[in-house]
Amino acid sequence: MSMLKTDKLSKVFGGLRAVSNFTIDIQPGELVGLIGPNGAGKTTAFNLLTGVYEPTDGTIEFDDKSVVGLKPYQITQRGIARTFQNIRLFADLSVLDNVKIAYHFHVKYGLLESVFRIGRYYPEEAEITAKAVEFLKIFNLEDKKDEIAKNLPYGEQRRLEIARALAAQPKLLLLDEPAAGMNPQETHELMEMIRWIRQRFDLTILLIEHDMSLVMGVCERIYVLDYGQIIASGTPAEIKSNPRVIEAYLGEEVN
Ligand SMILES: Nc1ncnc2c1ncn2[C@@H]1O[C@H](COP(=O)(O)OP(=O)(O)OP(=O)(O)O)[C@@H](O)[C@H]1O
Repeated sequence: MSMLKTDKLSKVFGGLRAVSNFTIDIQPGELVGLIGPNGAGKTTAFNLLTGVYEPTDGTIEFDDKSVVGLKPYQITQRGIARTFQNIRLFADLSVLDNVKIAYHFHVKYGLLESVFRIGRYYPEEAEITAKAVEFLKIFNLEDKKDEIAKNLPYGEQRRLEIARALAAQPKLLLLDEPAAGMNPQETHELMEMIRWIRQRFDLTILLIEHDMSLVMGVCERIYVLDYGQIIASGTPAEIKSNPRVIEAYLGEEVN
């Protein structure tokens, strides 16, 4: 059974086919990369998978059920969480609150209980705080829990975004350029972290990344997009030696 399956997915903006016949099939537990030159349609593909855009054509099945037409929050509830190329944190909230917010889908107390802070509010709130701190520990952010998110260095904001996505308890995690703006050391640590969270949380991961050392080092399988179309798919070794990929990246380094 596939975790995520698309068939001939397309998105047209005006006259531009940003994504065209995008067909992928990802099995549970896989760690898959989506690469391609600037403007190839990678983020648009993520936006289709997460309900930000409705496809012009094609199907998306997650866990064997269609998610086309669902709102982004409904897709998160089904089990797909993501991070964004341009970090989207609640900039003025604390690091801890940024992670706690992600739990709101799973919280069982009612509105009245939370307004009046009665009944199940306190036990659940304490549990959520404890869980959120656990996520912060994984990402080495525990000491920063009371800092305001926008004051964190860039690399830490990226890690916080992943922590928040994980707190939504997804089955499938979509990472949009997780290493953007990170130095080589941070990128290396991120790679280890991605491997570790996949095991620990039983995740399936699809990631967009320009950093080839990260993609080739961490992904088991890679899809390559160019002008909205998948031009190649395979193992890192197959992708590196694929003539169409080398041509698409002409002038850029694939190693
Ligand atoms: N909302 C939109 N309206 C019109 N055109 C769009 C929209 N979003 C994306 N595009 C266009 O679709 C194409 C694919 O863009 P997209 O951002 O998906 O590429 P990308 O592969 O993620 O690029 P990058 O690596 O630079 O982030 C581009 O030509 C872009 O200008």
